[in-house]
Amino acid sequence: ERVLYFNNPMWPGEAHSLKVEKILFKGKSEFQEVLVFESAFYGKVLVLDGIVQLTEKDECAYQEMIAHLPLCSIKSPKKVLVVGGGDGGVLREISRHSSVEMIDICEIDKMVIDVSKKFFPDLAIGFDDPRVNLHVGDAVEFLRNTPEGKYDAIIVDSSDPVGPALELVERPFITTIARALRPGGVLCNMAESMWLHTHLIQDMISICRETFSSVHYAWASVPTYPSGVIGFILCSTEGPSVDFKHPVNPIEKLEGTLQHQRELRFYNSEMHKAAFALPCFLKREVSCL
Ligand SMILES: NCCCN[C@H]1CC[C@H](NCCCN)CC1
Repeated sequence: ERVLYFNNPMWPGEAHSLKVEKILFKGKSEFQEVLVFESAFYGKVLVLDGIVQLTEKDECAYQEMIAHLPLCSIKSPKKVLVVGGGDGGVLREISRHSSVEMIDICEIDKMVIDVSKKFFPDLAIGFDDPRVNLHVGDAVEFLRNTPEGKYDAIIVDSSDPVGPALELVERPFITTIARALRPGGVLCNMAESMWLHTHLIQDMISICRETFSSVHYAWASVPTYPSGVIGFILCSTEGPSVDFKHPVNPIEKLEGTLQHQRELRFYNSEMHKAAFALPCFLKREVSCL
C-alpha cells in the first residue's frame, strides 16, 4: 500500500500522512495540482497543491461551522456570497437556511468544481440548489463589480494563502468585501491554525479591525488539517439594526429547521458558543482577542 506525506512550508518541520488505498484522479488546472484518492480511514480526500482540502469523514466540521457560525449570527440572512468553496460543501450547508433567497459563489478554478461533482457528490449537491448562481473567476474582480451593501453574509472558503488564495487575506480584498456587505452584515473567513499561524491570524485580525467594528475568532477540530484545528474570523459592521449580537449566542437555532434529509453532523448551538472560547496563549499572542 502507499502512504502520502503532507508537509509544507506553512507548517515547517512536521508532516501529516494518510494511507492511500487508490488514487482516483490526478490533474493540473490553470491554478494548481488537483489530486483525489481513497484513504484507508477518512474516505475520499481532495488535495490541492499538496495540501489536504477535505476528507469525507471530517469535512462536516469545517463546512458546517464556516457556514452556520455567520448565518446563525444574524437574523434571517437573505443574500449570501461564497468566495472559493468550489467543492460545494458550504453551499450544501447554506441551503439549509430557509430565509436565504440568493447564493452567489465565485470560485476561480473550474477543475475543483468538476472534480467535486465527479468524486464528492455529497458535497457537490450544494450546486443543485436553485438559489445558487455560479461565477467561475477571480473573486477580487467579481467584488469590484458588486454593488455596495448587496450581501447579508459573505463566507470566504479559501485554500491557504499561498498560490491562488494569497490575495484573499490582503487589505484591499477585505475592503472590497466590507463594501459588498450591508451594514450589520457578517463576514466569515477561514483563519488558519492557532497552533501554527498566530502571526498570520494577528495580521488578518488587525486588517479586519481597520474595517469592521466587531471582529471575533472561533475554531473547530478538523483532524486532517495540520495541528488538527482550523480557525474562523467573524466580522461585522454594526448596522442600524444591530441584529449582530455577539456572535457567541446564535440568533437562529438551526437544529430545528432541517432543509435536507442529511442531518447536521457537527454544528449545534452549544458548539457555536464553545467555538469562541479561546486558550490563554492565543489571547496573549493575538492582541485584541
Ligand atoms: N471547502 C473546503 C475548503 C478547504 N479550506 C481550506 C483547506 C486547506 C486548509 N489548510 C489548513 C492548514 C493549517 N491551518 C485550510 C482550509
